[in-house]
Amino acid sequence: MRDIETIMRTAPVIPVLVVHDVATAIPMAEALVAGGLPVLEVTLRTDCALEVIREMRQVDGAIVGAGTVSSTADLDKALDAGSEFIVSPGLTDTLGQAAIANDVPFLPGIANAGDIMRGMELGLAHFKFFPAMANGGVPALKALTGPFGNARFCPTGGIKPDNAQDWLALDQVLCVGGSWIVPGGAFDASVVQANAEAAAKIG
Ligand SMILES: O=C(O)C(=O)C[C@H](O)[C@H](O)COP(=O)(O)O
Repeated sequence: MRDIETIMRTAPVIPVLVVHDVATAIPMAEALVAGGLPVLEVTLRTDCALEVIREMRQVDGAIVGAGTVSSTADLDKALDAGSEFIVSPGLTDTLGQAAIANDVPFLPGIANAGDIMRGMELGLAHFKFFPAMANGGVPALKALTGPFGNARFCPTGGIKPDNAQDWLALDQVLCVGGSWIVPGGAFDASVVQANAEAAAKIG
């Protein structure tokens, strides 16, 4: 199994996916992998998300994780569906301990110094800075990296093609997450692949 640092270093952008139609899962994953973004975060925001994870796992080259994992019940379901990594919007001791006990790469959301300290107490060093823009943007994360030089981050929330580079310029930022790669509305594989190709070149 890959560790979370390896997953974060695979591509500059992790597409955050909200998939409403299982039929689009395989062509969406294929378009993203072909575009150079193989690490896929499938949010548990839709009823079919677990089925989407199962489908996407069949795509060669895809590294498929679950996002919006906010309880141990979510974690169990996500692992059962074959998730290769877990992303949560925030960090609780209970969820952190369960992810560690399951030995699954885990990227919990943090928003402040106390969150990072709680994560470090659990032995974690890789975090999603969420919601990145609303939380103060690049200056806020830059300020947090001072006291926590060993922590590594994936900022997510409000990141777009025109500001992704600013985040990736920080040494402690290994990748960013964003939903812009797969726009809402009807799925169009050529649009998704073109967005992925552009995003894969950032950084
Ligand atoms: O669902 C989750 O688990 C989340 O944590 C939220 C997502 O990461 C953000 O909604 C992505 O942000 P945007 O790129 O601004 O759309």
